[in-house]
Amino acid sequence: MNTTSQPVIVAEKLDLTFQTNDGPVQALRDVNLTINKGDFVSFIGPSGCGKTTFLRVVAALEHPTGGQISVNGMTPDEARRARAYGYVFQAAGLYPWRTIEKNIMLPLEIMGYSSDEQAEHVDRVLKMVDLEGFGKKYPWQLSGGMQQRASIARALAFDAGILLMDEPFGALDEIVRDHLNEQLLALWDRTGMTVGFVTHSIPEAVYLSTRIVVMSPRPGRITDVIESTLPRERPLDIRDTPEFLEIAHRVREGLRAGHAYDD
Ligand SMILES: Nc1ncnc2c1ncn2[C@@H]1O[C@H](COP(=O)(O)OP(=O)(O)OP(=O)(O)O)[C@@H](O)[C@H]1O
Repeated sequence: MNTTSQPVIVAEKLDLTFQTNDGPVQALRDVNLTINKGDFVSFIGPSGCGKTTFLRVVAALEHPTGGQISVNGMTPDEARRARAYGYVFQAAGLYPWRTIEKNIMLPLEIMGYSSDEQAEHVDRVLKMVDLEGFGKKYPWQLSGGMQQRASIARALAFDAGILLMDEPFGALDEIVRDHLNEQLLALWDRTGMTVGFVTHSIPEAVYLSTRIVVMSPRPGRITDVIESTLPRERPLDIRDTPEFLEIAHRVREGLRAGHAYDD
């Protein structure tokens, strides 16, 4: 195990209740979680269990109604200003009227990077996601998987150490998804980034993660945190090994237990 763990995201007794017309909705209750530098943490659970809300709290897009959260030792708002993380949404969200490189440049333009710096960053991140040579294309000229890689490149463009990904591959077919999972893992391994990843897929969570956070709804809470025993090097066929299936089984049990608890 990592003996020099450095906490990057620390949530303590985190609560978030939305006030809605139908009354309060407790999206997160008593969430305690520490994500260390270099961790790949997946959040899995049924619809409405607060996975997206948790990522949005980390990204200062929502504010907790109770408890504490820090990101790189700062409040989420400070971390946002310090550009501590990139965020990848479920849909690639690329502007259709901008080329891929212009899409990637957008946050850099806003942050006042010089054109040389912008070009340098774009070249580097396009290489990282295997899209060299596609910078001048428009999003519609790329496949769904390539578009999602371009949106990952955009999230990586300003060298944030944390990547928050909300079901980035949910809309893609299985073969493309497998390929992107492999590429993402290689990227994580090369860069030492810290990743928070929301998914509905048990195999995806087990394949990618160093830790899997199982959540259950009404109110959204953590029901299990599973440390992966898989090696860092993970060919796709690791998914057929007994060790992999064992972890997947535990995730499934955790999801089931969370449901039973609610009924
Ligand atoms: N802005 C909001 N206002 C009111 N309720 C909200 C808001 N955002 C989320 N919720 C509610 O909070 C709960 C958690 O939602 P959240 O989107 O985090 O779940 P999720 O686990 O990501 O679900 P999914 O897998 O469907 O994306 C749900 O009951 C949702 O309806």
